[in-house]
Amino acid sequence: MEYSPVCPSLLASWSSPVKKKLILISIMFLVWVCMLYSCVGYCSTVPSLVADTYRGKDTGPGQAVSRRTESSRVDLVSRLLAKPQPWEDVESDYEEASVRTGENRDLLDTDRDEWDKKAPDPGTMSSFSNGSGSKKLPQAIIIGVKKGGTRALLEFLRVHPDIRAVGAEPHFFDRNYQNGLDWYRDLMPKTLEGQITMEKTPSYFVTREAPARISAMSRDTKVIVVVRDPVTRAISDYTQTLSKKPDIPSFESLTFKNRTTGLIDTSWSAIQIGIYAKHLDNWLQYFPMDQILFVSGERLISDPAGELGRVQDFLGLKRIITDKHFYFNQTKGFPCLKKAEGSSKPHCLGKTKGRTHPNIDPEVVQRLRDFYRPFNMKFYQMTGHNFGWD
Ligand SMILES: Nc1ncnc2c1ncn2[C@@H]1O[C@H](COP(=O)(O)OS(=O)(=O)O)[C@@H](OP(=O)(O)O)[C@H]1O
Repeated sequence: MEYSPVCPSLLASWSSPVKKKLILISIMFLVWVCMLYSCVGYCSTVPSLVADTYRGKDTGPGQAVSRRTESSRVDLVSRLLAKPQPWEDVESDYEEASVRTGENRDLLDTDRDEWDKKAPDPGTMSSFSNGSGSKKLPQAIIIGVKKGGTRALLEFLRVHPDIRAVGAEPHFFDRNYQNGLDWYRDLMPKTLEGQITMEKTPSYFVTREAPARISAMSRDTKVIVVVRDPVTRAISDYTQTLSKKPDIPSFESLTFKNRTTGLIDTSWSAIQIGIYAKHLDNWLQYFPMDQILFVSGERLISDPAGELGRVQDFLGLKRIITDKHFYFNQTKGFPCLKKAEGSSKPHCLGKTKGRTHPNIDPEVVQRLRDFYRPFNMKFYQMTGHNFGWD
């Protein structure tokens, strides 16, 4: 390259404007960096401010507001950080501990859902495995009933920013109790103060040892039972088994010990689970009525927001889950969420929820109605609520 003698002078002549330009560019760059920085900060605070304003409307003391504010902020952060979780479509396939012994005829129902086939893995069980906070033992548990609508209730509740729940069923108080409370705690998602940890295992309701064990963990535990007409519940239970084992005997033949005498086989778990009054009696030895909430499985379908309102009240939470969160999916034939937890897309429960039931001989259905009637009456009396099954 040739050096021209004019170059140094040229350089000298535009060196000061270049310097100025450089300084100007540096300043602009700095300003841009500052703007970007503050924008990120602003953006991260905007949603929580919105949440604060919304929640601030009728949350009580300032402390509660700030705790909720903190939890909603963490919620937003964890939602951003968390890997979206698949919509859980798991169901309970188990032999109920309390009906396992003796003349148990529930050997047909031996298969397990996907979650249950593998040992619970804390990393995959929690609704959010990342984020701050700490793992706590559940303060509220959905204890039953199998096929009552427990999955729908838990998935709907998970929409609430102050609820964190395990996706799979831990089966701690029936099958895994020997693993100890630390094992159980480790399955839980992290929560901040003010957030409620939850799990659902529908077999607890019929497990004789479960109330004593849950009470030993904490006497303050709130328990929720989703109940459904015991006759349709039994048919639903049978339908589930049938879907896995198409060769099982008919519902009609399993229902009776002796079809001619019409004696109902109460050792069949599909029948026994529906004797709600008997199972509730066991829970009342350890928990006062005001610590047990009964959710109607039927109303959970016809008016999900109404039932969710009751549950939120029971848990001492603001009614955040409302009508606006649901839509009725004509194809599914059930209410679905407009947006599931950690997702912006509408979500219905999967194909194992809301199966078509086989046609059952109406006479057998009537016989079962007659069988359950006195137990249902007792249950209405105990709960102070007529569920309208008769
Ligand atoms: N929104 C919505 N979508 C789909 N299904 C719904 C819903 N709400 C309640 N249900 C009823 O839930 C029944 C299954 O109950 P569980 O979730 O408790 O079953 S399980 O015990 O966990 O296997 C399931 O029973 P079946 O209809 O017999 O399949 C449903 O009737």
